[in-house]
Amino acid sequence: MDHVTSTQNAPLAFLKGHGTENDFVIVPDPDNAVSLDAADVARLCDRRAGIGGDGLLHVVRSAAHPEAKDQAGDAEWFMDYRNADGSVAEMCGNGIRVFARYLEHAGHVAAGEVAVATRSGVKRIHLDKDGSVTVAMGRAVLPEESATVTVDGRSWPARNVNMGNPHAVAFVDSLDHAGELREEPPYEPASVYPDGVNIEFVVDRGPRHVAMRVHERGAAETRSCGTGACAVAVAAARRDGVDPAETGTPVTYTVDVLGGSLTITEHPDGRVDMTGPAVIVAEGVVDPSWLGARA
Ligand SMILES: N[C@@H](CCC[C@H](N)C(=O)O)C(=O)O
Repeated sequence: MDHVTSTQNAPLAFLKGHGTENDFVIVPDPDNAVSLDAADVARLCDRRAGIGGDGLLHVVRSAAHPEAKDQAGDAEWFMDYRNADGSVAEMCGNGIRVFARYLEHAGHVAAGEVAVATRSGVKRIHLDKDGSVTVAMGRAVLPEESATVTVDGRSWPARNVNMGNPHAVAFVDSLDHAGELREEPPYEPASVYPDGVNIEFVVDRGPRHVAMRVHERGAAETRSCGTGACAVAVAAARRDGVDPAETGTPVTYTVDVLGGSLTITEHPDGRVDMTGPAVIVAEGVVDPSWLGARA
């Protein structure tokens, strides 16, 4: 893919937003006229030389995107999600709340119900008048095969949970045991996660209340991960001997992250709902000479 073609040398409009301090560069591009390659995304997400973000939300009409046009159903918009290193991800839980907030901010949708297409299917979102956003995240998949995660000589078994994207959930005694998380913690066998993994470290805070830190695939440590919080809540419920499919009763966990708190409910039919904030903080225009200056 050519970098930033089509609208080359035209100003690139962007916004900046976050959900529980998982922050994103938002690039509105309804007609899919802007081709952002991995290097462009990494440059825009660079916290020192660029705008800065844990990821980028490329906002495209589903009909205009080849990955969405035949499978978006009633979802008019497609979240083309990229990690800060430019890699593509299937889904982003905090990102989709911010994506929906952007659609409202731009006047594309009103508060209420919104459908957004993602690489992990169409997600239904409720923008509440109180400022919170609830996303029907779909069902968690818990593959049998799991990995062991190691940091600074300590190892933990990690629960394998797929929320559309892959997660390894390790219950630890202290969040400090996750170390600095500058590098991805090693895990084995690597074959469990052929496409890489997001790794969550979890401690208990109280009944159905946990706290986590995360090393995100493609972004290093972030201050929150929405899909990760869902994976953590489901893993914590199973660890606690709770399965809504057996009890017939929904179970709700509060998951504290470094940037706030998310509420996760698992229903008896396996559906997982996530509620949290989503904020637009700025908007502007990228200097075309800066974007075009890449070697
Ligand atoms: N921060 C996100 C997850 C973003 C994608 C992830 N890094 C991956 O590669 O799967 C979230 O809030 O879910």
